[in-house]
Amino acid sequence: MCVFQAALITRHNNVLSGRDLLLAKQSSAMGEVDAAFIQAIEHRPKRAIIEAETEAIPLINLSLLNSPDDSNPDAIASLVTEIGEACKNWGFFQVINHGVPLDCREKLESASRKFFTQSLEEKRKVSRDEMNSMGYYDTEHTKNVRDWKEVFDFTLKNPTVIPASHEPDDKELRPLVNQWPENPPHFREACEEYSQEMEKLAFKLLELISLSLGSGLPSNRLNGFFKDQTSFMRLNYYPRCPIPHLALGVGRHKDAGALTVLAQDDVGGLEVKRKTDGEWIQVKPIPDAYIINVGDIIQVWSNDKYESVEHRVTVNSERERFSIPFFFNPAHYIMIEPLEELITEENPAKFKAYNWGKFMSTRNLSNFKKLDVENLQIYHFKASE
Ligand SMILES: O=C(O)CCC(=O)C(=O)O
Ligand SMILES: [Fe+2]
Repeated sequence: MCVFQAALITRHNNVLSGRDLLLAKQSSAMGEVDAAFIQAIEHRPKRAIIEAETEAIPLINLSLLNSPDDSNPDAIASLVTEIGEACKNWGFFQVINHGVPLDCREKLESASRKFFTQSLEEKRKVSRDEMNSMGYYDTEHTKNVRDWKEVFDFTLKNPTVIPASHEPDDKELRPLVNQWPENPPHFREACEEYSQEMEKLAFKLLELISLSLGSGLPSNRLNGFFKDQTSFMRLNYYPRCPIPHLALGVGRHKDAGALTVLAQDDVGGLEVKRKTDGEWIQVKPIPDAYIINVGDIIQVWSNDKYESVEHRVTVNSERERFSIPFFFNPAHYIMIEPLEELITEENPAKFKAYNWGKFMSTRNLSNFKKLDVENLQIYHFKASE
């Protein structure tokens, strides 16, 4: 049995006590709330530590990259060190002066709001399905619990080719095709313009991260993996929630791809698990900043020097929230494994190679609907297992 099949093992259902169910029903303004939204007790949101009360995730100024002085080696070296420290200690940081035009972001934020305020019937005209995972979706599950959110996904490259199935021996490929709604007008244009900007920023960050890994890696060491990239963007809409103490906008998870570039609005709700003590820290919204996090793939490439950190999203009963992540992912045929330049006798490879396309397909299977399966994770490929 290979790892992809082994990951599909039965796990316990999320069992709800009668009291939990009663609570869920009582606190719902609309009557019944689907029990699929209720988190197990240990995963329910408690009051997180607000960044203002503690050390914040690093805030990094990228103005150097957009100035004529970007060849100053000392300045570049200190930026690279700052990024490396952030990746190592937090797995998360925010960037300002990133070069993404604010009007481009605002255009998409406004289009996203207009799209999600439409009727369900209108939104479902571009619903995603089992064959094509791009489009609108309102029943995503994270670790088998339903998320309190609606999403709209589209790929950067249209079409994007991925494996037809998660079966290891099935070599067939299939295209993901973007579906564009008729309304609001200029929605597609706003999405495409913004995604071009995300790609530019993601490559800049990738190059800084490559330099930060040391061992003489050149800045473009990782670029080739993204030639036929499977990157995609997601518009997230978290409606007001009558049971914010029982549900989550997105349950705790790690991002499976290489790098995530996230725009959040001013509501707040993203929480990051602090590496030093496992506390949930709320990431403070900063106007026009982007939140960057290292995904599983960079963890593997870096041979555990950097870690893909768990995060989740809380919801609230007063304000709806919008966010826009860009998931920067390599081509489906790339085998993910620790970079050979980082491997020595003292630091042997901590992971076995795995195929990105098959990893993604196995994951999508369990995100698409509630299954009695455990999610495939990179630790399944740990060299010692
Ligand atoms: O909405 C957010 O702030 C984060 C969403 C997220 O973590 C994700 O979609 O992977
Ligand atoms: Fe995430």
